[in-house]
Amino acid sequence: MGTVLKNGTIITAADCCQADLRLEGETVAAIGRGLEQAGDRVLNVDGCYLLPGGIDPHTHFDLPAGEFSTADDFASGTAAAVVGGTTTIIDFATQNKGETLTGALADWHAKAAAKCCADYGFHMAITDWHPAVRREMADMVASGVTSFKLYMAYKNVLQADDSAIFGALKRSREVGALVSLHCENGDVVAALVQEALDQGHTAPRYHSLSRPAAVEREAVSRAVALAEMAGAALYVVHLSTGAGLAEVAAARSRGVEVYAETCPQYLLLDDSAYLTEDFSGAKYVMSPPLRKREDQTALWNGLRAGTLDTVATDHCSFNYSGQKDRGYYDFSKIPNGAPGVEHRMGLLYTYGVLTGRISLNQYVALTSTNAARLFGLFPRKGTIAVGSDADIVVWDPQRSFGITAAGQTQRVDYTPYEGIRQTGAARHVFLRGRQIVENGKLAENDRTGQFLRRKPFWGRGERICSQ
Ligand SMILES: NC(=O)NCCC(=O)O
Ligand SMILES: [Zn+2]
Ligand SMILES: [Zn+2]
Repeated sequence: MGTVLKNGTIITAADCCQADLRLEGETVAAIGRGLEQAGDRVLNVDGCYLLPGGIDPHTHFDLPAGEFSTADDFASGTAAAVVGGTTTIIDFATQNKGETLTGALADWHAKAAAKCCADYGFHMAITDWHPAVRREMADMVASGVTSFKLYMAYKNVLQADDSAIFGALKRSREVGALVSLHCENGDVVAALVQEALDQGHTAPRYHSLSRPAAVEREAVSRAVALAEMAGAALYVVHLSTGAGLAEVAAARSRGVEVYAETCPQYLLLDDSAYLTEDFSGAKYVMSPPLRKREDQTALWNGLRAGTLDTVATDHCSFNYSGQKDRGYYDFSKIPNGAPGVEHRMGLLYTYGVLTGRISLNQYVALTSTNAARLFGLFPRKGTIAVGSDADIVVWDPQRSFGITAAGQTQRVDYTPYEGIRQTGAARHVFLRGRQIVENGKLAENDRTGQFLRRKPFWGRGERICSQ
């Protein structure tokens, strides 16, 4: 017994075709016409697109931040993801200082097990580099964790120095992994934060002012140079500036294997959000901060040109009340991050596809296929093909609504996109053949998301073809 999705338009990164889909068990069984078999459930999806389930390769669920953790855990975060059309997330397991990578991975498995509505994988964030960690990188890859992240920012907390980054990049080549970097010069940020506080500046806008665009540009340039010297590939997370993007483009033209991600907040919101008299700018305190309109234009151009490979969210939610307000008297104590996993697919569709900035095929590439290729999930995930996981989003291009905190599934008391209109939304969502969203509503208590052991990354041989 299977499910036939009839009369939809299938969109992949490469194609667009009108055909039916038959899902059987956990995979796509057939694509074509006249696919029904006795006992099949037939769903008419006339007027809808059939998209491969979205992949958000950058979330932080259940992330500890001092005396509390992020507002969303794996249960609420993945519920929000699937409602928005994202069926796979890759979260950051994070090593504490003095901890092994194996220990950190076990912690993150415990946080996620039996709670997830979406399938999930982990990157491993290295915060304490030493020879044993170098050895353990191979164990991570053997456990299906085939990507690592190091932070060039968050001095004295998460920040890695250049020798650690260089060491991890070199090791990534040996073990078959991709290293991603948070590119901000943490030393300069720390100095500028201190300078602001010394002058008595405590408001949220000083978060943004202490992280000028050059902080990102310098770090991207250094990251690229380190990757070049290590002979390794590199993935730049949450790129926010035109200047940073220019560094990526220049590196690529020199032949460096560098990939880059941006997020909806950097495409759609700008630093005027910090200019409020009240404390509400804290809702947008994230690192890197929101930028200028010119940066948005550059990033959209980068998406269209293929210089940017993925659109992730960096979903890292803190309630405005009770969490963000810990920094009411000192912007440097505002927990960094913002929610977004629920709205990524809708925002990129509305402001990317419907405005003509990117094609439907590019939309699929940026929200699903490229992440699947880079992070060892393709072709199981990231496309619609016979034998691929039946992670299918029935996308209704007509549904339109204003995004509100009150109407969201994310378990956080605000959204940075309050009042912004979304046109196009997930009507039905299938995860490995099971319907988990029906008419926009989450199937209650369906927590069948599985851990994904991802394939190693060997670089250019598997290079994505951006559209
Ligand atoms: N982005 C942010 O402000 N918080 C989450 C951690 C990170 O990715 O830097
Ligand atoms: Zn980061
Ligand atoms: Zn992040």
